[in-house]
Amino acid sequence: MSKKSSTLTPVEIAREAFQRLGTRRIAPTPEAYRIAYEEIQGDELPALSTEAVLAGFAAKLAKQPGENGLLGTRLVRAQENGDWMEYDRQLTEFAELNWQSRPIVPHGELVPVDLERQFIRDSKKEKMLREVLARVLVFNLPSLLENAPELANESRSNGQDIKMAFSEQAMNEVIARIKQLSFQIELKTDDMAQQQELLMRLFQLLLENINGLLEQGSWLSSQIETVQTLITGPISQTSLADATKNLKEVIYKQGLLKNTLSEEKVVVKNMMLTFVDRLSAMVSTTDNYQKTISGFSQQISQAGNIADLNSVLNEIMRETQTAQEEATRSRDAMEGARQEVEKAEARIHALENQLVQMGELVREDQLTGSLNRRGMDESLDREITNAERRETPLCIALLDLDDFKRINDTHGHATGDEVLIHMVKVIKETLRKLDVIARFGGEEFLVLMPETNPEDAVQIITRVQRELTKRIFMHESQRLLITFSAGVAVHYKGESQAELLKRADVALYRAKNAGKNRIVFADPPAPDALPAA
Ligand SMILES: Nc1nc2c(ncn2[C@@H]2O[C@H](COP(=O)(O)OP(=O)(O)OP(=O)(O)O)[C@@H](O)[C@H]2O)c(=O)[nH]1
Repeated sequence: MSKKSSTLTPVEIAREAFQRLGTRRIAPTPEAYRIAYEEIQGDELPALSTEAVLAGFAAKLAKQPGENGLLGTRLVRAQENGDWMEYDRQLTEFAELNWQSRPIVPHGELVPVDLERQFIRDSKKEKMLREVLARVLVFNLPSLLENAPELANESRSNGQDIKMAFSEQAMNEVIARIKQLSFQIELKTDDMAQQQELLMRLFQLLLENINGLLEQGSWLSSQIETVQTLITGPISQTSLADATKNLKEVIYKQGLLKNTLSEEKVVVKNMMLTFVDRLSAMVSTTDNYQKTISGFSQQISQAGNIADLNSVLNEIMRETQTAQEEATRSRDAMEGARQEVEKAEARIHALENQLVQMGELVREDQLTGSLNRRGMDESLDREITNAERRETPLCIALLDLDDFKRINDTHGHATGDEVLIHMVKVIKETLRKLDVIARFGGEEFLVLMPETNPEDAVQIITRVQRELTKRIFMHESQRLLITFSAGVAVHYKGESQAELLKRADVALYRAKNAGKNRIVFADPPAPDALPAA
């Protein structure tokens, strides 16, 4: 409730005049202010010039504490200089800051300075929030809603509107629409997640069934296992690309082998047919021979003279020779067929072995010939189990090429590939037979050193480092120096594979930070990372 104008002090009338201009959304020009002031003051106000009123207002305001006082001083200065433009600017600024979401302060009381500052900060924050929200609605959200164009459009339109919603009603409308949009997005996301989960389950079921149909140890099983591992673990773009590349290569090579295998099987089949033909020919020859012989015995018993007997004997001799020749031919043919079958069998055996080896390719990195991530996981698991069972020390080293990006950028990606191949070759030739090397990712490698204590492990990796600087990599008659940094760690009883790798990785990070081309030994695991003894 405002007081009657006749009871108001000039300061109160001035304040009321400003508030009235604000409520009516009228720019606080000297003229508008004068009219508002007079309106409140009514007829009781003695005729005063506008300048005198404004000067009086400024002088009174300058005596106020805090922000108000500051404004008053600026107004006094503008009035004294006759700079009414500046006076107007100061008032407008003040009005804009105070009329936006101004706190309700009981009429006639002064706004505490702290509260005043708080409002200046709040209105700035509100502007920032409005801008951030608009950006999220116009740009970010639609890019996540590619599959729902109508929701993406609604998001953009809300973003545009929130920038322009200055009245309370407009703001309430936009907020209601944003709530509606968020509800619709929730429904859509739930739908998509459910569909994806169903598809994944269907795929898993399909794989399980195929695997069940295969013979144990079939070459296809290892490929199916790879895909199964992939869809149960976290799927990254790199792991998918790696698996696809490996599988494609293996399937292509296996396709070639399978063709050769079926050709060999046709050869064996033909051999068997020849064998059966010969056998039946021989059986029929001996059968004929039997019949002819029994015919001859009749002729012999009926022979009346020596001449008849002689001709029968000559017949017998001829028949016997034919039967013998036929038998020899059949025996030779059968022997030949048997040998062919044996050879074909050996070839089939070799081809089947190759197929099994192809399955192993799924564990191998195609570029460098070291183990890939899957092979590494299996080997590390096996070595940890062995080390714990035999109570022998197991060390690992994580190696990361130094400044490899620069090699790629300067000499091309193909040269980068050659460098990786060279590095693995040198490492393989420098390590002992029982050590294993695996590609951990891009230009990072893991070396497993079973039955090796920490001092020896560091020495082995130092030897690899020296060997790599000795065996210079040449590119277009240019010598490229290749170095790496390494983190070495020894396995602690009960420590998980992931924990061990993490410690080696931290040590590698320290080696990089300390200037690269060096080896750092990992700290022991935190006590809570190991199972209680
Ligand atoms: N040629 C080639 N490059 C690869 C391969 N895998 C990863 N890279 C590249 O390896 C580079 C790794 O760069 P960064 O992670 O910055 O490492 P860096 O340059 O060795 O730097 P530091 O590790 O700090 O010494 C990237 O440019 C990758 O593109 C690959 O198979 N072949």
